[in-house]
Amino acid sequence: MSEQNRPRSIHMGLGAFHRAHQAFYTYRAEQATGEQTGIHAFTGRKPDAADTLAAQGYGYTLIERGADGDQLELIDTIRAASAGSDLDAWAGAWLVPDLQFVTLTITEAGYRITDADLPALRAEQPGSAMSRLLYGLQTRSRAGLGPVAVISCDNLAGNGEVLAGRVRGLAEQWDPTLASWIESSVSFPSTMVDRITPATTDQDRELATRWLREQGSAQTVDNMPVVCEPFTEWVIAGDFPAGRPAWEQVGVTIVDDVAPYEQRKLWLLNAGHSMLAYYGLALGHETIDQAMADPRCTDLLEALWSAAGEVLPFDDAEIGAACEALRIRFRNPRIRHNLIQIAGDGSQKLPNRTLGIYRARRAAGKPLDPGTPATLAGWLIHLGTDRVNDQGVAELISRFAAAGADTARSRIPVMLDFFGQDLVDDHELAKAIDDQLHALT
Ligand SMILES: NC(=O)c1ccc[n+]([C@@H]2O[C@H](COP(=O)([O-])OP(=O)(O)OC[C@H]3O[C@@H](n4cnc5c(N)ncnc54)[C@H](O)[C@@H]3O)[C@@H](O)[C@H]2O)c1
Ligand SMILES: O=P(O)(O)OC[C@@H](O)[C@@H](O)[C@H](O)[C@H](O)CO
Repeated sequence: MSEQNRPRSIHMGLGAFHRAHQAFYTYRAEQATGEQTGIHAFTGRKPDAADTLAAQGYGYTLIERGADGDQLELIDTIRAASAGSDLDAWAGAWLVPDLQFVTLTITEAGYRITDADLPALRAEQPGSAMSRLLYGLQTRSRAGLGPVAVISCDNLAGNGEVLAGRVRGLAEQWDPTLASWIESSVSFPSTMVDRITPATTDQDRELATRWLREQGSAQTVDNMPVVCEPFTEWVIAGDFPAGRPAWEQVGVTIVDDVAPYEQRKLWLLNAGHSMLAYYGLALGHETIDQAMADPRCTDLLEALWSAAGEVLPFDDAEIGAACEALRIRFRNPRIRHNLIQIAGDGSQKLPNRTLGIYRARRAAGKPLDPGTPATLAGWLIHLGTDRVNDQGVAELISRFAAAGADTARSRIPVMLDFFGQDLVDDHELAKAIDDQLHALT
């Protein structure tokens, strides 16, 4: 690749969502303005996605799956892909002089900092997402290159502030010179990101490959298409000291404060998803649309939404419109969104979602909402299965063992203590979880 065509953005976490969302918007902006941005995408943990995408020349098909049919489109804005562990490629991407921004979709768990991070940075062998990010920033700072924006696109409350806090904290411990460069040269915009993007299946790969061949495309195989719903939203607040694509021309909303949008999405969509995932799995369902056909799930979902609506900073009409859109989105029978995918990393997600609603209601003196005990009961049942995929749950599991708590019901007080003293003190909540477990098991 010539010096001129080197991607002016980096992405960490080459999963499905990045390809359906940020890469899609950047592609649209390139089409709208003719200005080339390009993305150098890095995998988070395994090299596979980079190898697969490189083998097919980086293009991939976006399959927009509506209730009535599919719209397919070849997206070509990713121009390089590398394994996250490839530190030479990583450093090289940060040395592009006109680099504008770095996006992240590394899941909630990717933001954790452990005792291993500082020694790894001192040895210049970063392994975690946060330490790699610091290493990249250090590379750019030492080269005397210009400022950059680093944008979290994960479903975290206050994702920009959380990311800034982690990066600044680690930089101060590692290298104060880097910390002051970050202070002057790096911005951390906050975002609300929304587009339901389930995991890709073999049928999707076959569909995309068939479609490419029918189109007479130069690319004849697609092992990395991505499926998503037609609905998409991106709300951003913050500075871009090195510029950015003209995203506002292609549907992105730029605001001063993203917090209300983010809270609305986390509490209506994501808390709803978590409830449907844990409660739905406990009832034997496998996908969101199956759970949406079960009144035991939808009654709880409606109760959760009205409880959240009472503590969200939007009027009834706006809450009503968001919930109506979600009813339609969740019922899309052609999006097979597996509950088990959504059930991952509950230890990291529940505090901002379900417990965010719960705490806001308690602080406002409002009664316990039925969604909280239902979600927590479903989660306890899930933790007793062999389907748990949670990068932050080890501590809770060892607390269960230390307490000799080996049934879902005996684990209630240990779980409440894990999430905070305010939950331990709430006897009504413990009883409601126990009642739910009684009903579910
Ligand atoms: N899929 C969606 O519908 C959707 C919608 C909105 C936001 N998101 C956000 O995007 C994230 C990723 O979703 P996806 O659909 O791409 O999932 P995915 O499973 O396709 O990809 C997950 C990505 O995160 C990386 N990752 C996981 N744990 C990591 C860690 N500890 N350190 C570094 N990287 C790590 C993986 O390597 C992979 O690249 C979600 O967790 C969420 O925060 C997803
Ligand atoms: O990956 P998570 O846990 O952040 O959330 C799982 C789903 O709720 C989520 O991926 C939604 O599909 C998404 O947030 C829609 O925009």
